[in-house]
Amino acid sequence: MKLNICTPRGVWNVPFVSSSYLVKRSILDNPEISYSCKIFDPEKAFAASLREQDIFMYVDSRFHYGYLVSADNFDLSHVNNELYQVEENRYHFEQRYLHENYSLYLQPNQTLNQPCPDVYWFPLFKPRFCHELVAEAEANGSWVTGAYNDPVPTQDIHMEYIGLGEMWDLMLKEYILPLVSGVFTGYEDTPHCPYKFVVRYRPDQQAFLRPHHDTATYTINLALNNAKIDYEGGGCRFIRYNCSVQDTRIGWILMHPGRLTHYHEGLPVSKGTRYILVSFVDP
Ligand SMILES: O=C(O)CCC(=O)C(=O)O
Ligand SMILES: [Fe+2]
Repeated sequence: MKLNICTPRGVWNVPFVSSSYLVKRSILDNPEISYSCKIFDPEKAFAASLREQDIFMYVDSRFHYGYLVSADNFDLSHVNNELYQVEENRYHFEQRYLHENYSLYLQPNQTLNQPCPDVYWFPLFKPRFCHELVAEAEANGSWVTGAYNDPVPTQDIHMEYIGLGEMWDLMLKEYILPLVSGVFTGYEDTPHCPYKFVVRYRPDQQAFLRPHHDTATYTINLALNNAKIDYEGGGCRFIRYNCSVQDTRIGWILMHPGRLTHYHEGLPVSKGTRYILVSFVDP
C-alpha cells in the first residue's frame, strides 16, 4: 500500500519505520526492547519488539522537519563537495544553489529581461554557487589561453577539468533549456555543449576579448562575480546594436545567439578580476 503522508497532513500509526527516526530515550533503556531476532534484520527486529510491547511507531507529517541528505557517494576530494552532488542530492542542491526567483521565470506569460535585442537575462543561481565554482577553478589553477585552437582565445578552465562537465550539462538541460525554448522556438532538444569554461579577465593578464562570433547556435554567459564590487569595467557589448550589458549580476545568465547578428566583444576589465562561465551550445 502506498501512503501519501503529505495530503492530508497528519500523524500515522505505522508498523515499521526504517533508516531515520526519533526515539524517546526511555524506550532504549527498556530491557524488553531488542534488536536481534533469528528471522529479521535489526531494524525489523526493533519494530517487532516495539509492537510486542504495545509501543507505537508514527510517521508525523504535520510539520516540515527538513530533509535527509544521501551521503553514500559523498566525495571529499573537492574544495566544495556539494557542487558535485546534483545527481545524489538534487533537492539539497536546489535549496543550496538555485536562485530564489528562478521559478518565477518559468511561469507562462513571464517575460524575460532583454537588455539588448535578442539577449535574454535571468537569475539562475545564488551567489554561493558562483563563489564555490570560482574557488574550485582557482584551486585547480590550470588556466590556459588558446586551447581548442580558438582564434579568439580567453584565459579559461574547461568544466571537464574540474570534474563539473556533467553537472553543467544537467544544468543546461534541466534548468536553462526550459527558458531557452521559451524564447527561441524549436530549440527543445537536449543541448549539445562541448565548450563550457570558466573565463577569467584581469587587467595584467587577459583584460578583454576582441569582437567575434561564438562557435555556438546560442551562448550562455553566467556572471560569477559582482560588477563594480569585485572588478571595474568588463561586460559584453553587442556591436550590431551598439548595446552593452555591463551591470551584470552574480548568478544571472545572459543568453544570446552565437553567430550572425550577435557579433560581440568582452569589454576591458580595468581593476580586479572578472569571472564568467561561458557555454557554447550547438543543439
Ligand atoms: O566577456 C564577456 O562577457 C563575453 C565572453 C565571450 O564572448 C566569450 O567567451 O565568447
Ligand atoms: Fe563570445
